[in-house]
Amino acid sequence: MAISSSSCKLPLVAVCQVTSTPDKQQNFKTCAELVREAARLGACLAFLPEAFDFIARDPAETLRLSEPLGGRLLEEYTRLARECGLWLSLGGFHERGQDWEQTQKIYNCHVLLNSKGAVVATYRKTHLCDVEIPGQGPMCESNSTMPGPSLESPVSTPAGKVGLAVCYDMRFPELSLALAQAGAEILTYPSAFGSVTGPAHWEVLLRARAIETQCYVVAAAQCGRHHEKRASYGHSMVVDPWGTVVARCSEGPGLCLAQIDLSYLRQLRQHLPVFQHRRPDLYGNLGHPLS
Ligand SMILES: O=C(O)CNC(=O)[C@H](CS)NC(=O)CCC(=O)C(=O)O
Repeated sequence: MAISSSSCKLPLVAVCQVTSTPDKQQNFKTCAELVREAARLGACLAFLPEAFDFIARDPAETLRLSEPLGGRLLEEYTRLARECGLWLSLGGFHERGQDWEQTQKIYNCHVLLNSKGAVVATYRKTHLCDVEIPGQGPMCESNSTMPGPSLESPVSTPAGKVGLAVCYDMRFPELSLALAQAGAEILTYPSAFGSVTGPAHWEVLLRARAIETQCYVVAAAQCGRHHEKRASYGHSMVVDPWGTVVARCSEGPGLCLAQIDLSYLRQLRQHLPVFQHRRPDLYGNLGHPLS
């Protein structure tokens, strides 16, 4: 592979694609192998999909398998990040929050760990996927999950400023706009996308979010069959701020890598200054300040 001298210095990110099952230990093993491979290949930040911890058969099992942020599974990931010396986007952890005792419901929590394994940010999915798509089986995330209360300010990482979201959130451009206006350079949508909406919407939505925010978009996805009742679309990818798909995973579990070029991003934003052309006088400031 030819790498020019200037691109050698660009940070490399890894996008991991897995098929989670209800077996948490096995899922951890699979994810850990991919993260170690990402580190060997020189990535500074690895992205895992929504439900990297497990995909259960029903809401009761989801609740039973869930853990608090201070639980054993996150401890294992802390050690993994430290051992590999890279940052980890854990794209959707089934989290027993502070209010677990009262609500008996969880949060779909995107956790960002630094290379020392410390939790630097959490974002709890704000748009829950309660939909009935013919041919896909009903999804009612709110059976087990509470919506998060707020957006999270973009976080500085070795690859750029990362704005956190989860899966179904990608259908709400207001959120991506808010994160971009708050300084995001990389938007990330860890996902477990359905097999009917996937072929129709997945790539279009991700590329649209990249083009309109002029951010890199990183989407780590679940793929394949999780159990008798559920399968996911896969097609993990990285899109650059021009809308080009610069990396994609193949069909099964695995990873793909992309360089993040922030000087390209800045140049593009200068050439095509859409953020300066917005007309909040006509439609309001849709990207509300985060806090
Ligand atoms: O269930 C879990 O354990 C983890 N959560 C998910 O898989 C969520 C809720 S069911 N999936 C989605 O949001 C798919 C969205 C989608 O497919 C679309 O927007 O078309």
